Amino acid sequence: MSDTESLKAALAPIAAGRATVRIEDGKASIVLDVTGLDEAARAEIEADVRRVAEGAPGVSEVRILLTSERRTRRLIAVASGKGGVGKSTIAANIAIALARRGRRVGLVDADIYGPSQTRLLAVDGIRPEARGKTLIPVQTGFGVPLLSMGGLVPEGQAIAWRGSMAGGALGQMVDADWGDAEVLILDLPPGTGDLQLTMVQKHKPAGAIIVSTPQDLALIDAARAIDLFNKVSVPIVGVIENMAGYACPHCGEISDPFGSGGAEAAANRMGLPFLGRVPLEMAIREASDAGDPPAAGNGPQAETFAALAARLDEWLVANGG
Ligand SMILES: Nc1ncnc2c1ncn2[C@@H]1O[C@H](COP(=O)(O)OP(=O)(O)OP(=O)(O)O)[C@@H](O)[C@H]1O
Repeated sequence: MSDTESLKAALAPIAAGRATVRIEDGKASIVLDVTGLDEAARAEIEADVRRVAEGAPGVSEVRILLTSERRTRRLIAVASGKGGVGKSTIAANIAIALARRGRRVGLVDADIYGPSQTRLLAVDGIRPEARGKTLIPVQTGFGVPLLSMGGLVPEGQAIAWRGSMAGGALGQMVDADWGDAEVLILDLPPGTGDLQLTMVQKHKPAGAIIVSTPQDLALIDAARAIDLFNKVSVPIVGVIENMAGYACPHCGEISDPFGSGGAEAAANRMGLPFLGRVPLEMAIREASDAGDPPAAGNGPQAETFAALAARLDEWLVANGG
């Protein structure tokens, strides 16, 4: 076996399919494909390869070149025309349900007015670490790493974070070390003001999901949110109707204190896809408050979010894979 062949064989257990090896005059040149690995994993595989190569027969010098295919990571914005319609709840649960389908998903909480994702995903109080200027998302127990304004801004000061500061923080979160995440779900601040417009213009999501309750007022606001995305040519993935019908915790019967179907009718009128509805359910609020997202469980709520994630997945496939 040549020196090159024996080095290849020695590297196989740690870098199979990733390393291209050449040895000339005792110099080993190794090209290492680190596509899909985060920075820590890249450093680890490089160190392992170097250690093995330096101990290989016929090798006096080792050069390693890291390469990686550029990944296109898509942002999906979750927006609402006004606050309190359940946008953050939907964003968290759809991210988890999408990850359960095998997609690699990250979650960015850009809601400076009420960052709630750290509570929803049970990582309250855990601040993200940084490597130089690069933030490292916080791992959650639900397969979805998270970066939140809530983790960056001391509690109570969020409201002072307006305009450019919030814009800068969002840029840092979007450009963080997301490893192999292919989709980032972006929980936008509620409303349709300059802040939202600037965020959307700057980061140009691949698509937007609009969350609305069935009430008329919320629907008018939802139409404004749709306008905002139209203005910057961001396609609407679809509309989700939240708090549609009240599911009785005792008998499961669904009644419609605020009406139901309004968002679907409005989506149809505007020629937009309707992704589905989530009932107003005590179990959703209780589980969310407890940091136990319903999409991660096995109950009927998990099925509701799985169906929404399936629609989003179809859209992702139809729009680039
Ligand atoms: N389908 C639902 N059934 C029951 N409670 C819900 C449902 N959706 C959301 N909630 C509850 O409503 C409240 C508001 O939800 P959430 O924080 O997700 O709204 P939001 O639109 O993101 O609000 P904000 O404007 O503060 O960002 C929370 O207490 C949440 O648990």
